[in-house]
Amino acid sequence: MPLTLGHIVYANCTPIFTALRDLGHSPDYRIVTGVPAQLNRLLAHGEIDVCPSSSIEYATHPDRYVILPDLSISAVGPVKSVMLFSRVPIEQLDGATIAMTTESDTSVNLLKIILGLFHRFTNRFQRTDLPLTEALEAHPGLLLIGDKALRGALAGTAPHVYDLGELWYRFTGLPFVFALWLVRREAAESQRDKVVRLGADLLKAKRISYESYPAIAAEAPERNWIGEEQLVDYWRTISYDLTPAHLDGLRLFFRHAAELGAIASAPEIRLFS
Ligand SMILES: C=C(O[C@@H]1C=C(C(=O)O)C=C[C@H]1O)C(=O)O
Repeated sequence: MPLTLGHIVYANCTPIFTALRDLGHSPDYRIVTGVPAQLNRLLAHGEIDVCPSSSIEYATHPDRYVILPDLSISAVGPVKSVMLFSRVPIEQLDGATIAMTTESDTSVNLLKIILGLFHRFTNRFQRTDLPLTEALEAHPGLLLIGDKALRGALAGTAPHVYDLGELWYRFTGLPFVFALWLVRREAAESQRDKVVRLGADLLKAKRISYESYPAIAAEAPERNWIGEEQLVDYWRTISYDLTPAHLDGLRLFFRHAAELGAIASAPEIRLFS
């Protein structure tokens, strides 16, 4: 039985999944695509085994998962694809109702931490699937992630645009871990050899992709709307590592999320080994 992998359908996942495919071990994996919030649900319900999942999903169900080491989707400063679009400067958003994408589980909590704890604002939040222009007619601010955030920033239609990776870094001086590679604990036990092999394949794929961004961009579908150079630039902005500094940032995020009541408590970080 092959392991079932979740594949986030965003440009940030293209390098590692392209390199993984090129390793030629595809028969070992069955791939299910979706946006992060959908894939988090599938993982929580045992319908997929491994997934680059919203980091908050680990803290929501820490007893269900282990984390593949040295892998993440993070930013050390700007991220370019987790963006607050606003009609007014951020300082004027106190008291406002802010719209947020339905695709995210982590970044919605990051936004609440930045506004509620760092700026000490009081806001209401409302999920929406409205496109950027319509959402900003109904609400003063909108959070988008992934390709929709990249496209929104490129379009340049919102008067004020804030990069949440950059804001987190400005307030904390730490990396922000948006996604962790989570393995269902049950799969980690019952299909241990395959998970070991996958972990090794992903580290190899990460190393290869770091050295091959221009070649990967030349065949990536996203080049049609963002351009090859900007795609490479975006990938170089993202950090796919999970260093001790990343783990410090992750622990601080979990502590703040617990402070806001988004999770019961900040869990211990358990890596697969
Ligand atoms: C950097 C990003 O990180 C993402 C943000 C996620 C979230 O907010 O839940 C989940 C997975 C990542 O793909 C992005 O989507 O642009």
